[in-house]
Amino acid sequence: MLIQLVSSALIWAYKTSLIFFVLPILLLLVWRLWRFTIRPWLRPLEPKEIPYWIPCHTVGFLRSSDKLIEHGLNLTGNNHEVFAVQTVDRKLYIVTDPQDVSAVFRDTASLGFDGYLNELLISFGFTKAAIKKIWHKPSDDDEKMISETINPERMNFIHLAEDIFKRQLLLGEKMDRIRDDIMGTLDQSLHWRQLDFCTKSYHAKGRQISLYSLCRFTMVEAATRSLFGSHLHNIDPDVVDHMLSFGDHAWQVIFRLPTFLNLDVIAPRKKLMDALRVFVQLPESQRSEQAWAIKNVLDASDSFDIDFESRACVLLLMFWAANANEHNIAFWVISHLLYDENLLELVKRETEAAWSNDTLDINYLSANCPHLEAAFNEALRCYGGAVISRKVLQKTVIGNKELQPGHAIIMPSRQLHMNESAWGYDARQFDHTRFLKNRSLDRHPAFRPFGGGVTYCPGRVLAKQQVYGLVAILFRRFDMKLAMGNNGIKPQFPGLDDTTPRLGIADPAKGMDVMVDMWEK
Ligand code: HEM
Repeated sequence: MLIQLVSSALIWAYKTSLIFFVLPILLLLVWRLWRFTIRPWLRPLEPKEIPYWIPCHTVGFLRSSDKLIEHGLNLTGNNHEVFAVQTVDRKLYIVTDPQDVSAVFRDTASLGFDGYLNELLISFGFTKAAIKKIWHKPSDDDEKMISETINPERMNFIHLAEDIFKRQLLLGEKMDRIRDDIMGTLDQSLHWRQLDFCTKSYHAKGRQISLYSLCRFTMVEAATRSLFGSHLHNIDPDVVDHMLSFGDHAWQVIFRLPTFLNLDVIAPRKKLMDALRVFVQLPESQRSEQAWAIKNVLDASDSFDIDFESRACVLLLMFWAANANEHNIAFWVISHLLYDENLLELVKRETEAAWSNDTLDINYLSANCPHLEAAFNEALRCYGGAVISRKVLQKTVIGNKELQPGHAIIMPSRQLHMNESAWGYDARQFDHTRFLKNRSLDRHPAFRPFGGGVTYCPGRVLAKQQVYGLVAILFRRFDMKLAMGNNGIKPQFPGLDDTTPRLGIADPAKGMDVMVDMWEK
């Protein structure tokens, strides 16, 4: 009896394990063999997919997009053909070949940006009602929306807002005004007695400062005042800190992480939105210091009847775009100057020549500092981590791969900038002389720190001037030297942070900074 019971239990267990364990594993193996070996062989035009067991790479992408993309490059023999990554709801086609990237920027018929922009706006908090209104193409009946002063070209609201921001940043009077405001604020912030916020210790007549803190605060403070004058500071005196904290965690908004995860971005976003909500409702007479672009976007919002919540969202996007990258690129450029004394001396000589009677000639500075320019470009190459996106609207071929509609394209500038066939065996090393030896390298298709095509960064000239201005003022007013470690040895150069997805210029690795000994001249 007992033997019978035991043997039928064993038979039951055997059958159950067959059904619940062995069979599913077999099916999974067959599926994987089909999906990642047989199918790619039968369909050579389809971009190869990075294999997976659980059907999505979302977590891997968020944890380290660099590692996942490097894995894809290895899988395709590092030939830089387009390959694919599966996320929860779509495929991402990863494009890393310089010629393919240029082809993506050119193909505006099959590859669009609006779909991505729409998702971004929803993530930023646009209301449903406003989402409908912003894509509405005005007709003859929409008199208010097509007024000669605001929208003679009859664009929809969102394209109009983009166009306004671009016009603000075109070379000319409007750009000069915003640039001069930035320089004015930098000039005021960078005084000896005002540097306590980044000071770590004081020593004989000098102090030791955190370069990272110095760049973060001064750059964001300057850009904030150039867009909003003193208005946002009057509404919330800590607005710069909120923007810095928002920028640190903005990837959580971009990648649409669910809010129940108690995200770090929630508090700074709320504080910024609270301030911007007050700002957009101020009568125009109380917004007299705002930049031309801010005034015009708010005027356009009136014409399109956009609600206040969504107006605050547009301004948050503009505010963030103007602040997302400058402090980090300034940090990397100045760090390299401090670590390379010869380069520092050359740059000091160049920037000194742009001063006359204590006034900085920013146009001279931008055009006559080859070593600073080379260091700036090389820093953009080494630390640029923008991930530029497009949506496939209709079937198209990029390289020799066929891309299907509905999926997304990702062009990671990090892999483009580290491409050894374009940059040589030492692609991973910082060497500013490559831009000195070849002056046209900044137009190379493998150099895309500011993106390209329809979304080519309109703030690139301003960004360069802002960084050069900071460097020129700092080295004019202060003697600055890299602080040595306790043992008198040069500290290790900071690495890149790879713990969060990168959206633009990389942060230094957590806990790494550059300490600087500083004296007033
Ligand atoms: C070193 C500094 C900067 C870097 C590396 C940078 C990088 C970029 C990149 C890669 C894009 C393309 C994004 C895409 O296609 O998805 C972009 C777009 C943009 N950038 Fe910048 N940017 C910088 C500074 C600025 C500044 C100072 C401003 C404004 C004051 C600005 C405003 C914009 C705007 C408005 C766009 C969107 C353009 C559009 O959608 O048509 N950027 N930037």
